[in-house]
Amino acid sequence: MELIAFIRASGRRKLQVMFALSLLAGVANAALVVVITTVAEQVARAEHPGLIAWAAFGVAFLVYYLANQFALVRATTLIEDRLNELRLELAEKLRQSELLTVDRIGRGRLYGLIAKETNHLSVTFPLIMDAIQQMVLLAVALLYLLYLSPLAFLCFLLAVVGGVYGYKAINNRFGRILGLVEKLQAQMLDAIADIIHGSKELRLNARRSEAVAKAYRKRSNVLELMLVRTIDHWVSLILLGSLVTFALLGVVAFGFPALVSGHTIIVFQLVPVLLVCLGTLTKTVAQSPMFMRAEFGLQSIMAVERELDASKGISTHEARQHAHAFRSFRELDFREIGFSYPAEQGAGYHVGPLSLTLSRGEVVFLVGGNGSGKSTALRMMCGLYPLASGRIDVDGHAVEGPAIGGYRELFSAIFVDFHLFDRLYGLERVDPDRVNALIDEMGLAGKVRFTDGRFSQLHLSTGQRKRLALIAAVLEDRPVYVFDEWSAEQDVHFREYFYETFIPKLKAAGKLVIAATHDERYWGVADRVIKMDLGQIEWVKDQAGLEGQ
Ligand SMILES: Nc1ncnc2c1ncn2[C@@H]1O[C@H](COP(=O)(O)OP(=O)(O)OP(=O)(O)O)[C@@H](O)[C@H]1O
Repeated sequence: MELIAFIRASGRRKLQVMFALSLLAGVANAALVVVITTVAEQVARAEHPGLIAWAAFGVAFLVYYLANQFALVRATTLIEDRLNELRLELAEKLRQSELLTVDRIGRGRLYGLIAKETNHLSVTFPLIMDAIQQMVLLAVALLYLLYLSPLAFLCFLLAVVGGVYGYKAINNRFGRILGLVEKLQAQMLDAIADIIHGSKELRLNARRSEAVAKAYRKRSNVLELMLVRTIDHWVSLILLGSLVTFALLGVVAFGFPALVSGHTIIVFQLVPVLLVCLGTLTKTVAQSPMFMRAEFGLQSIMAVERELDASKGISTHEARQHAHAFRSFRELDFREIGFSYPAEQGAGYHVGPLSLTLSRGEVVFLVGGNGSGKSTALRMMCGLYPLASGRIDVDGHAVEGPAIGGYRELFSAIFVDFHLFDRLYGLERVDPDRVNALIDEMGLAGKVRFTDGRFSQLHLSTGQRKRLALIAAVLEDRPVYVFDEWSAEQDVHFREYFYETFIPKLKAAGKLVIAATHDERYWGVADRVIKMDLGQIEWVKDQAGLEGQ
């Protein structure tokens, strides 16, 4: 069981202390039951409980209270600690995994597992600790029951065997439903993302909005159905517990005094002890769906963790180590590089083989129709996609294995689906005056300021956000700049600034610039223009004219 393995990883010593406290609480709880039932029997015989009984009750209660409190507080601390480790571990693996792995797992599933399932685990663990205490209490109460009446003990065991059969039958259906619930919840998160991210599109088009709502409702209703079935399972378990409890109590209360000799007075002790035994069992059984869900959630988290492990990327440490070797490169040689998107249905899209040699201080434009493979080619060139064929050479040396991590450090890129951070992460020592001067240069003076290590706001137009991304790229000061249709949302002034001032400045500083563009007007800025079609290079033109087809 993943749950047990997960808890065990907390460390032996801590667990021993926690279990010792739980055992103590369980034993004290059982002692309370013994004291109370003994007193009940005395009262039935018209005797009064003595000072010892009072003292035993007080001490047992104090021990129970303190041990329980310490055990639960410790359990919560321990588990929150483990869950925090798990969250950090997952975020770390996610950060270091390859781009395609994250796409494959899906954002909805990742959010669901990291946020929701870890939260569910956090709620469930104290219940598990409680269940352990209940089991200790049950063990002691059973011994006491055996001592009071072996026949009642036997009846209890028979009732439990019946209960186990019922429990198994109910649970068999449940495992499958849990799998479905997890999948449906991930789909729900994707559907709600459509409503949140597509808010403009939905407000402009009532029919579309209704259709999206219909799709969302459908998923939500199916999820509801499944959740109700999980509740159904829970209710069935509670009712099974009640059935077993009342059947057994009925037999003991009605049958024992009349049919079994010497059981007239002892019934006053048997009934409460049986109530305790059955109470602990039914409580644990009623909570078991929570444990199953926690187990299932943990299994899903571990499965994703294994998937991330299997596609383990390159650590930042390795990347930094390898980066030095490339820093002063002169030439990047892409030798018949190719990449295929995994086929969802039918054949996946293939880009390549592409062969190109690019040098420092060069400006290269990738042009071509929509879907011709420009963005994919840029990602391949940056080393973000694993090559299906070919290789990348830097100054005649092949980039292999973890060296690709160092190679990626050559690039500063603004992709079409870029993400803008509100801080200049990794550039903590940057001079704020320099950042603000760049903000002014980008025409954002009245809009954004860089203070206390962060941009004052990011609620800007797409073109303005792209200008902020450009500032971050400038500050990174990498040898290769990659722009994927950066100018698409810029006004005439900034488009001109980008092509006629910014790119020539980069060139003059010895940077290699690779840009995907649809701006035919500015092709003259590039040293070479490469036309792509259907994932292949159709032609290359340099300043002198046609170079190859
Ligand atoms: N994540 C993806 N999964 C599967 N296929 C993809 C994915 N992204 C792109 N493709 C496929 O790759 C092809 C090339 O896409 P790419 O984004 O490289 O084109 P592009 O030339 O940059 O287009 P545009 O000018 O529209 O930005 C697309 O036609 C699409 O079929």
